Amino acid sequence: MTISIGNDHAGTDYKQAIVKHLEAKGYTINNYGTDSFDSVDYPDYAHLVSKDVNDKKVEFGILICGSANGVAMTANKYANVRAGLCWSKEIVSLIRQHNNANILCIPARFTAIHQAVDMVDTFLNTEFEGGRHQNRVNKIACS
Ligand SMILES: O=C(CO)[C@H](O)[C@H](O)[C@H](O)COP(=O)(O)O
Repeated sequence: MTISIGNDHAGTDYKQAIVKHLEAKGYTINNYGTDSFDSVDYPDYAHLVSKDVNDKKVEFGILICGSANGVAMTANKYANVRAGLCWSKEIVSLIRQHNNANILCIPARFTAIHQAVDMVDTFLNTEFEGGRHQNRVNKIACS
């Protein structure tokens, strides 16, 4: 499976740890994020990941910035994207089970790297429950 990932300067080390972890598990990574700690603008990276998910080039994306709000706001502009901002594995389970989220947004300045890696595993290994949640997901889109 291929995963698209993007980050700003606040998430560089988090992204690198996640990429290393996922590549060791056999995932292919589209790494659109910066690999520097020099200041950059998070939308430039969030758009690249969101376009891949929106165009169904990949099933899942991961975005990382300081609070994860900026990348989540950018990603959720796309009609086929459901991006969830998460700070625990429990919340990650819920964005998959209930919201069928396809982009995980991680706040690097409010989580530890090992927590971020655990959240990624939960995100990629939790199924959407469908049923009553499908009806609600269908109502998210604006016409
Ligand atoms: O914009 C953000 C969330 O809305 C991200 O957290 C950025 O990483 C953050 O704003 C970057 O801040 P900095 O002071 O420019 O490092």
